[in-house]
Amino acid sequence: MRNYFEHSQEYLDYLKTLPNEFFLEILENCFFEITVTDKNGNVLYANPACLQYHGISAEKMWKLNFLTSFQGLWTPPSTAAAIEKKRTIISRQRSLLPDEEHITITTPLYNNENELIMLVYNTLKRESFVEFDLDYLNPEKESIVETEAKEKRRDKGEKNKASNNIVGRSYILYQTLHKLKKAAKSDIPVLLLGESGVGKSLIAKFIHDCSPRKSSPFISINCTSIPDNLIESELFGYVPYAFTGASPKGKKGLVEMANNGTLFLDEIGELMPNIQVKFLDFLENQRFTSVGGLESKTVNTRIITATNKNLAELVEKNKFREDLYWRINGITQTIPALRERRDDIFPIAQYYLKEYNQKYNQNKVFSNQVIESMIQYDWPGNVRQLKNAVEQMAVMSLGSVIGMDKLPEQLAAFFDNKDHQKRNVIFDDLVENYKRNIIVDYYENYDGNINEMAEALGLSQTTSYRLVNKYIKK
Ligand SMILES: Nc1ncnc2c1ncn2[C@@H]1O[C@H](COP(=O)(O)OP(=O)(O)OP(=O)(O)O)[C@@H](O)[C@H]1O
Repeated sequence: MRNYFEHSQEYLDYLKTLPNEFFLEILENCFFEITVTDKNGNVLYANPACLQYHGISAEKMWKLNFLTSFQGLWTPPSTAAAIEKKRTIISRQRSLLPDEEHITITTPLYNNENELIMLVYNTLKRESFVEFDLDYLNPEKESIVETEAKEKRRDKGEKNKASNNIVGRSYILYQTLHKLKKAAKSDIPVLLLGESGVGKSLIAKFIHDCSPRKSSPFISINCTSIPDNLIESELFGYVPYAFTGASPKGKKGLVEMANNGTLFLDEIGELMPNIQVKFLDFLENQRFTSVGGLESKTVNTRIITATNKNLAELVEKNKFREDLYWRINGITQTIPALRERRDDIFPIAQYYLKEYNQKYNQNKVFSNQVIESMIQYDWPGNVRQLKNAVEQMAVMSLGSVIGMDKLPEQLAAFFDNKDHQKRNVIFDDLVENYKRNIIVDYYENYDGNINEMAEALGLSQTTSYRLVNKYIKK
């Protein structure tokens, strides 16, 4: 290896006398993230700081490839640039999804024959640096992803915060938002599907914010939150004195309030049949008549709907109109459950911890075990449950580190149960092995004579035949 730092021979000789464990201890205890890849980008080493920094354990990081694994999520990419430039690259990297930046220092290392052997990466939080080495990227070569990230930065500070509140770093979330961003440019109705708490409402707002309608209203209504007898007047408004108790001034409906903007109907599967008819009529013509009114009004409203029900099934059971179903699902997008995009769990948890730290005027951090547990848990209530869990932990923990003893009940029960199952599995396996060994031993000792073997073991012949079939003649 080269003597980059021109150390004296004496010092180099001294370093060589130190045991491997000494260097490993330093790396493993380093506060900053240190990763090493081979010349093809395959990760050879990742220190434990990776988990705290990215929410990716060293074990997982170890299986990644820095040239391909992040698929443009962290931008600009530094590995290819360091290989090409044959020098250390200091880059300010930004994740496309969370509002997060870090500094990556990528150093290619060569052997005495000048062949690239590995790359060493240090990752630091942005604040520690004032100057950035970004000029290595030729502007013509900018990827779409990078251009979008730039657009996003430009949008910052404006009303449209685009994806700024949508936290995550999974590729699946990135793909979903990328597709919806394109859909946002049109007026085609969007139907968002997915379990409760996955972020459908947040994403509906994202679509609006990315659309040309972003400076007009985004009106959101949950179809289950309004009593059946009021939903029509809420949606389409009413004329003065339309019904007993109605205001003498009449009332504008949400459809009209969202004129030139977007109307988001959550839990669309719950819409009553008579309203479904009227809503379909509105979608077909962009016209409607207020309750008690005679004249129809025209509006220009973009519709986004969402449900956690299986709408196709509701159609089959005649609980949802088929014609309305086809009208609202111009573009259908399923938002994946949190357990299907585990890479999002840690950034979301960090995001909310920061928020609750500010709210409660504290500065707590998660312990590594809590991070691991959150990543392993299945989150049936998705992001909503995660957010609540983080608040609970932020409030209930005493010191500055949130430890396992403060895991919310459902999580603690899940892991207890898992441990219990694991213990059972181990015990059952041991018993099975023990039985197998006995049967194999006796079978061999009695030269395969099952009747004699049964007698020696005090078993019936039927049982002996069954056990021989199970353990020997599978
Ligand atoms: N990617 C995300 N980043 C940050 N917060 C999120 C994310 N996804 C969801 N949330 C938060 O989680 C909570 C639940 O999200 P949301 O209400 O959008 O879910 P939903 O799918 O519409 O749920 P439901 O079907 O029950 O209406 C909200 O507080 C939202 O801000």
